[in-house]
Amino acid sequence: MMIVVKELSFNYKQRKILDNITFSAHSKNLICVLGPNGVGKSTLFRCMLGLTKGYQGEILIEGKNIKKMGIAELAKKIAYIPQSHHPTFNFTVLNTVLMGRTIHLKGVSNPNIEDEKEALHALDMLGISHLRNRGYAEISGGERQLALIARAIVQKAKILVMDEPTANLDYGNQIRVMMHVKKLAKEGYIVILSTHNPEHAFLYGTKVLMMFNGKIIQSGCPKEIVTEALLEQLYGVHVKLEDIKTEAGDIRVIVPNLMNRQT
Ligand SMILES: Nc1ncnc2c1ncn2[C@@H]1O[C@H](COP(=O)(O)OP(=O)(O)OP(=O)(O)O)[C@@H](O)[C@H]1O
Repeated sequence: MMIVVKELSFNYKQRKILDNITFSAHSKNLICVLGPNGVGKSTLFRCMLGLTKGYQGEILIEGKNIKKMGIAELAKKIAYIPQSHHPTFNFTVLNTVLMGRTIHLKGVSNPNIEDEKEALHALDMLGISHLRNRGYAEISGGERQLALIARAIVQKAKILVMDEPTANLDYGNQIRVMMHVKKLAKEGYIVILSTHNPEHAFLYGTKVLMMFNGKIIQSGCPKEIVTEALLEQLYGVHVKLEDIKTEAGDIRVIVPNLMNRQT
């Protein structure tokens, strides 16, 4: 599986939002998209998901332009995982996950036993099968995020796009969700996510895209690309990068300079 974004530019009215974005992602890549508020991360994702169409450039999945794909064909290749939100309807967790099967159903038929098996398997993969009969509105934000990931898994898309998957989650759930996401990438998915925590790139990313003023100003291996100077350029604060020795190897952390007036 491979997705290529080629010379993508997009304007809202006269305002340039995305400016000549080019990158590619392969199976097992976990790409962290970093950049300050309003830089165009969600707009980039909307283009990749076929929701925003008036862009210049091309988005190719396995060599095929997504503009030539129907909704169901595209949804079988790329899935969007929103931030966990408080839902309007209190469907069970299992039924929420089954909604990911919609594009695979024939006509107006209901999900069958095979669809249910897929959904239970996805819940199991994410360690939340015990929640299957609970109301989706009655589980925690972290559990909801995992259920939304399960919904994308049963959609059978191998490219997962996540807009700030850890926003609204407590510290423990942030780590739990990200560990599951990392595992999915290891299993062969392409995961492309935006995050406001640049440490996520060091902890979980195989690749980082750093966006500024609608452009990708740097991309590549997080430890090689994410520098103190670039973080200062993106976020306007002074930070220090430190390597900490752990049993899992050296982990790079970001320490803000609290003596700095900008911080
Ligand atoms: N429907 C719209 N009409 C006009 N401008 C828009 C619209 N949606 C977004 N924008 C503008 O496009 C720019 C990029 O927005 P986008 O949501 O892609 O940024 P982002 O990087 O995802 O931001 P954040 O990190 O705050 O979520 C912003 O300046 C925003 O105001």
